[in-house]
Amino acid sequence: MSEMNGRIMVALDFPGAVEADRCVGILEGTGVYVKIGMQLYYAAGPDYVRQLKEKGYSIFLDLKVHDIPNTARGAMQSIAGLGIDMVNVHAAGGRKMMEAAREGLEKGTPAGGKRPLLIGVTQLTSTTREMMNDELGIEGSVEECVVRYARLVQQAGLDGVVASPKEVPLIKEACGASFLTVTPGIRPKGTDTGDQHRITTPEEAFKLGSDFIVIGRAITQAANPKQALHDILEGVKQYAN
Ligand SMILES: O=c1ccn([C@@H]2O[C@H](COP(=O)(O)O)[C@@H](O)[C@H]2O)c(=O)[nH]1
Repeated sequence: MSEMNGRIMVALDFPGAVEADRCVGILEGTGVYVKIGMQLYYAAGPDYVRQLKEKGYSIFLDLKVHDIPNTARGAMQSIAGLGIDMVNVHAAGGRKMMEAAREGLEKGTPAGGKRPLLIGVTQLTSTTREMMNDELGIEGSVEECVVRYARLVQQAGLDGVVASPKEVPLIKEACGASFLTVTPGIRPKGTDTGDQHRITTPEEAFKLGSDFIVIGRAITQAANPKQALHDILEGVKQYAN
């Protein structure tokens, strides 16, 4: 098994545990990370997270917390008790919210346990410059905004950011090589772009320096998900250290 497998996060975007379990069946023994987002978490809840943890999976709980500092702190304290490995907040919630989230995570981590990695979402990979400027009223390029948010995330003491792989070189330049980059918006050649805009292939993402890549539909909605996963794992092997 390549060490790269642990840097691939498969997004289990399913309506419930039964559907998710079918996919988990093909991940067994591959060493990939799993990502549980809002759709599955709101349907299957913390029990499903614990089940996957018991099966030995590393879990990124992608709930993108964005609230007042006190609520973000409490949410993270509860989440820490699930024993997950990574969780995130929206950087747009601001520095105080992110600091509170980190404090909550630290407080909720059982004594002697390891605090889950805390990651800040910069601009969603479905966002374009036009949307950002015209709808959200944020001026400048997406890259400028992503780097500004990444610096803020780092100042708040978080471990890294979610961004497009295209922005990884700029983030690493601004925040240093050890500041983590978790990158969705991954589309192997020939797969549908769907609602994503700032995309690369899995190979390009690692070439650009991504620490983790997040892949959902290119695997989960493929005609043959097992083969799709196999092809991706084979394609990125060359980036192992
Ligand atoms: O900016 C972001 C943040 C999170 N996501 C999540 O990643 C996966 C991507 O799924 P695909 O099917 O590969 O597009 C999905 O769960 C999103 O919620 C993101 O895409 N962009």
